[in-house]
Amino acid sequence: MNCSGAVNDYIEGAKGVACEILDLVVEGLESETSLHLAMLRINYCPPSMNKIKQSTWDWDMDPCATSSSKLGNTNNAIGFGEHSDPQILTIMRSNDVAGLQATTHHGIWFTVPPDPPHFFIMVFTNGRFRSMRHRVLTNTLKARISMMYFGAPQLNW
Ligand SMILES: O=C(O)CCC(=O)C(=O)O
Ligand SMILES: [Fe+2]
Repeated sequence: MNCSGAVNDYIEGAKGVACEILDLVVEGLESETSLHLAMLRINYCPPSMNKIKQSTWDWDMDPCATSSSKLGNTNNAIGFGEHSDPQILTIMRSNDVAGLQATTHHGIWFTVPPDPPHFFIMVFTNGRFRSMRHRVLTNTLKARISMMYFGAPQLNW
């Protein structure tokens, strides 16, 4: 299969998952909408030799960081700054390089361990579920590659 065929297959699969999740969300909110817009983005976060620590993350104190995910995650440079995704739903898949962190509503950061065969899904709806802030710290040895499928409902929802 060529690259565009593989990407299209991936988009179709992600769309199916996104529609099922969105159906469950709107059922819970007693509202109605469907997936209207979607975007696939591939992020490449190159290894960084930046010596300036841009965050004070202590990988040794991180209960979610495995020994392999700590490898090379020492400089704490920011690869992708803190933000919330604007769409309602994100389906993420990455290679095995750690770096993604999310914060609880109390401002406590935690690492999302990289798990290549699995997907990490974030669902947001204004007000009812609060959108999760997240960021990516760079690795000094390896590039982090992630594939993000963003799904949005109709704008007037
Ligand atoms: O690379 C990641 O794991 C996260 C990237 C991200 O948050 C985004 O593309 O919105
Ligand atoms: Fe994001």
